[in-house]
Amino acid sequence: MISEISIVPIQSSYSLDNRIITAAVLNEEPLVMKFDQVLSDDECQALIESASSRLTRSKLANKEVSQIRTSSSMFFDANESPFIVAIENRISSLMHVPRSHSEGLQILHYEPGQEFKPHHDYFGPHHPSSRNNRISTLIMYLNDVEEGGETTFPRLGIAVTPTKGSALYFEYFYDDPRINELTLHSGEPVIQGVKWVATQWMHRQPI
Ligand SMILES: O=C(O)CCC(=O)C(=O)O
Ligand SMILES: [Fe+2]
Repeated sequence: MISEISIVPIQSSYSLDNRIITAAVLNEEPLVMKFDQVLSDDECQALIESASSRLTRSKLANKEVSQIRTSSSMFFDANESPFIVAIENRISSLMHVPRSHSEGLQILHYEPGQEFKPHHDYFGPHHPSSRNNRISTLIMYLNDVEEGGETTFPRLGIAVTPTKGSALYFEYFYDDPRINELTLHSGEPVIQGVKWVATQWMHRQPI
């Protein structure tokens, strides 16, 4: 039974930006969805190319380097270029949250053996950032991974295989904290090939 209202209205497809994005519900509460054709092949390539020279070792949200997260990453500045703005506008429409509530788009790069261990994307109640906490995540896959690199939700029994241009969406803005806790997720170790993702996090209020 669904008892709380989701941020994104559940539909089988969304028409925006002159494209049809098809959708599948992987879990209803918390809402977890897979979207296809969010980014074109050219957009995936351009994101990878513009991020490549700016990657540094990923940190946790508390700015620490840790074995929890072994990838490298970078953030685009909001409004950095018309190309980034166009993508951010599309994502904002899809996520049903204004662009002013978003962090800069983050690019993550994983080599074989690198991973992002189980974590929540929101901050705990005592963290200063919880005053304007994150409420939803869109992970866009920028390439096909030869082997490994799935995004998994151990508490929901979900494993998503990265495919170029598709995206994984989930939200954690429920009144009942037990529902939010079910969004624990990880980026499994890449076994063969590399993995590139772009992550957009939305906050409850403007940043
Ligand atoms: O790389 C993945 O599959 C997960 C990424 C992730 O959890 C994040 O960026 O918060
Ligand atoms: Fe995450």
